[in-house]
Amino acid sequence: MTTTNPDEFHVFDTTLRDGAQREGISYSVADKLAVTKLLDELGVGFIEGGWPGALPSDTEFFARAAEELTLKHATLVAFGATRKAGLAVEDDPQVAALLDSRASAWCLVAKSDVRHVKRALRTSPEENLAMVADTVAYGVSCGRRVFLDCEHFFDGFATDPDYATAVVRTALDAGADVVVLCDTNGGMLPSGISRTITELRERLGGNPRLGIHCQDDTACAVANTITAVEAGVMHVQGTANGYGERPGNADLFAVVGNLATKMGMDVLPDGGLAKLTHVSHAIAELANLAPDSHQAYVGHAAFAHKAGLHASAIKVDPQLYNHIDPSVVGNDMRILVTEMAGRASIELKAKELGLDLSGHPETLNRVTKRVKDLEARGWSFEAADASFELLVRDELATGLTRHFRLDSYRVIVEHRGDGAVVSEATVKVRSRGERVIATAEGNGPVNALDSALRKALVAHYPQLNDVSLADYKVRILAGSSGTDAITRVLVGTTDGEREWTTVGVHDNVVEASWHALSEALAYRLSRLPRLPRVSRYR
Ligand SMILES: CC(=O)SCCNC(=O)CCNC(=O)[C@H](O)C(C)(C)COP(=O)(O)OP(=O)(O)OC[C@H]1O[C@@H](n2cnc3c(N)ncnc32)[C@H](O)[C@@H]1OP(=O)(O)O
Ligand SMILES: CC(=O)C(=O)O
Repeated sequence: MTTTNPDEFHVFDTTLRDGAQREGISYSVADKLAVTKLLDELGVGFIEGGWPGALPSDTEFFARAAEELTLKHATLVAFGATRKAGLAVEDDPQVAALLDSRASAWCLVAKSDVRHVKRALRTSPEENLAMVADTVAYGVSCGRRVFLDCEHFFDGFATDPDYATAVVRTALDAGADVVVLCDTNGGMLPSGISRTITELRERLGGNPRLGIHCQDDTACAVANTITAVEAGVMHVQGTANGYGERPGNADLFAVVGNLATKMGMDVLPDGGLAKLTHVSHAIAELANLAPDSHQAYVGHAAFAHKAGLHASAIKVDPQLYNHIDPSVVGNDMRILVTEMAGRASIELKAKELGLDLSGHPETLNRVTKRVKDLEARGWSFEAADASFELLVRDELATGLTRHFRLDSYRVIVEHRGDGAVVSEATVKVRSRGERVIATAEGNGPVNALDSALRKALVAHYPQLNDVSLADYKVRILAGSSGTDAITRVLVGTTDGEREWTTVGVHDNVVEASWHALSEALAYRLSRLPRLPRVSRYR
C-alpha cells in the first residue's frame, strides 16, 4: 500500500455540515461533539463542524469544541461563505463569526457558475472574483488555512469554462490551500467529472491543489469522487454513510474503503480502516437513523451470502466470493440460511453458531431438506438464527433443546360491556417431570400467553426472570383472502446481554406467536445442561 502523506492527500469529512442538511437529521451540540470524536478516532484529516454565525447551535459547537475537545488526528474546519457583495470583508458579520469560532481552518463556499453569480448573488462576475480573493486572502492573513468550495463548478464549467477557471485561479492566487470542485446539483456522471478535471488542469497548468465534493443525485457520488482522484485531485470530501442534502453526499466510508483497498492509498492512520464499520453504525445511532444494512463495506449485509452456490465456494475459500476480507473494514462475513441454501450454506451457518456438521453428512442432508421445506411453507430462518440453531441441535440429537413440552394452551379474549378488552391465557406444560399449569392476563392474547408460559416455567428455571420480549413482528404471507392468510411471527428476545430471534408460522396468528415465543424460551434454556430430545414442527 502507498503511504499517503496526510498533507498531500486529504480526507475531509462534512458529516456535521452537509450531512446535517439531510431531511430528518437534527444533531444536538452534544451529538456533534460525539460525532467529531468518532471521526477523529477513525483518523480523517479534516472535520467540517458546521457554519458558525449562521446556525446558533454551530456557533455553540465551535465554542464547546475549542474548550472540550483535543483531537488526535483531525483539524476542525468552520464553514462559511465569501463576503457579501459590496461589503468590505472586515465588516462582514459572517466572516467575523468564522474568526470568532477559533477554528484554525475555514472552508468558504463561493459561486463558480456565472449564471449563479448573476441570478442568485445578483452581482457582477468581477465582484464575485473580488469576493473570493478578499475572503480567502483575509482568512490567510489571519493565520487560517483556507479551503474554497466552488459551488456548481461542473455546471459552471460547462456553461462558461473561462469564468469557472478564473474563480479557481483567483482562489489559488489568494492563498487557498485547496480549491474544491463541487457537483452541487449532483447531476454528473464519472465521464464528465474526468473530462472536466483534465481540461481544468490543462488550463491551470502545474499541479494545482484541487479537491472534489459530490452530491449523490445520480447515485454516482462515490464513483465521481474516485474518478476525480484518478484525474488528479488530492482532497476528497464526503459524509458518514453518505448523509446529506437531497439523496445525500459521497459516502466517505465507501470512498475511503475504495481508496485504501482498491487503489492502495493509505489514507487513514494505522488501525483506522478497521474502525470503519463501528464508526458508521455509531454515527447512525447519533443521527437517529437505522444503519443501512446494505451499505457497501460497512452494512450488516455487506458480506452476507444467501445463495447456496456462493456458500459452497466460500467453504473452500472465503475470498472466492468476497471482494475484500471483511475484517479489514471491521465487518464480518455471514451466511444466510434460506430456501436458497445448499448443504454448504447450512454447514457454514452451523459452524458460525458453534455446531460442527462436517462429520455428519446425513444430518446435514436432513437439516438442508427441512430448512428448504419449512422455508417453502413460509418459515424464514435468515432473521431467526435461534430457531435455526434449535433445528440443527434437534437433528444432531444433542439433546440440548427441550426443557419443557406443551400439553395444551387456551386463550380467551373478552370484550366487556364497559368496552374493556381483556385477554387471559392458561398453559399446561410438562417440565422436570411435572405437569405445571399457569394462568395469566395480558393486554392481548400473545402477551397473556407469554406471561402464562413464563409463570409456568420460572419456578424450575429462574434464569427466565431475566428474559424479556424485545421485538415482535407479524407478517401476513399469502392466502386467498385477508383473513385466511398464513402468518409469520418473528420474536426478538433478550436476557439483557444478548438478543436472539425465533420464528413461528401458522395460519392462526396465536399459534404462530406461541411457536416463536416458546422457541425463544427453549433457546435460552438450551444453554442449560442436557435434556432429552423431543420432536418439533408438527
Ligand atoms: C451548496 C451548499 O449546500 S452550501 C451550504 C448551505 N447551507 C445553508 O444554507 C445552511 C445555513 N444557512 C443559513 O442559516 C442562512 O441561509 C444564512 C444565515 C447563511 C443566510 O441567511 P439570510 O441572511 O437570511 O439569507 P438567505 O438564506 O435568504 O439568502 C442567502 C444569502 O446569501 C447570499 N449568498 C449565497 N451564496 C453566497 C456566497 N457564496 N457568498 C456570499 N453570499 C452568498 C445570497 O445571495 C443571499 O443574499 P441576500 O440575502 O443578499 O439575498
Ligand atoms: C458546498 C456544497 O455543499 C456543494 O456545493 O454541494
